[in-house]
Amino acid sequence: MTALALERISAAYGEQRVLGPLTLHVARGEKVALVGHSGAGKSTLLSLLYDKRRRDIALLPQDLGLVQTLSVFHNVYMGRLAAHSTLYNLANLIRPLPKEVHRVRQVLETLDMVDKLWSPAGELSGGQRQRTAIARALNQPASVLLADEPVSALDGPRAESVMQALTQHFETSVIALHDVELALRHSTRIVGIRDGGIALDRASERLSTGDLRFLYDVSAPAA
Ligand SMILES: Nc1ncnc2c1ncn2[C@@H]1O[C@H](COP(=O)(O)OP(=O)(O)OP(=O)(O)O)[C@@H](O)[C@H]1O
Repeated sequence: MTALALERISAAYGEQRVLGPLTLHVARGEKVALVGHSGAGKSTLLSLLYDKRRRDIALLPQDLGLVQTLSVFHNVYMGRLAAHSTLYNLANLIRPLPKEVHRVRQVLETLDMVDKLWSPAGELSGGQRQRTAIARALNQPASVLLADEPVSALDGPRAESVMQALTQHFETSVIALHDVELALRHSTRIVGIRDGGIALDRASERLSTGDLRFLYDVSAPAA
């Protein structure tokens, strides 16, 4: 069954077309890694996927979208805003309910962030801010994850464990990654973007890092 679908979609900024027309279908259960050089159009493709179907999606954007003046608790809680009434959300903003604090604390435990529960997001390191946004996504009641470079600020072992947690937690995922080895290890399918289109679309188990090199060498002919 298809979880995400784009049919002959294009994207432009002003007069300049940066993507498409391209077609992409993602089946339920697939773990897709989007790869390609900087500026190839990975973030734009994620935006197109998000705009097409906003429900049941956890979005983890490259700029994280945290509210700097609010605590880690409040930022992570925001992942579930849509699941509650405005009154319930307001009450939690003013005086967090123990049940919600417990839930957020549990998510933060897996990311080794419990000690920052009440710290304002603006006072965190880059890696801690990224883990807060990851926790917010994990706290969201969604089966699909769209993520843009979700582990770029994390060290090697933590990047591995977070990638594992994200791909296990969400039934379906499309994750843009610069690190091709990480992409190959944590995906079932690689979609490579080049020259505004899909230049490669293959099962990860049938690829090695060498097969992806042409995506980054803009002087080389497309495969
Ligand atoms: N707001 C914008 N206005 C104008 N051009 C933009 C805008 N956002 C992106 N672009 C252009 O669109 C193209 C694709 O950008 P996009 O951010 O999707 O690439 P990317 O593959 O995600 O890059 P990166 O890996 O560096 O994040 C680039 O040429 C970029 O300059």
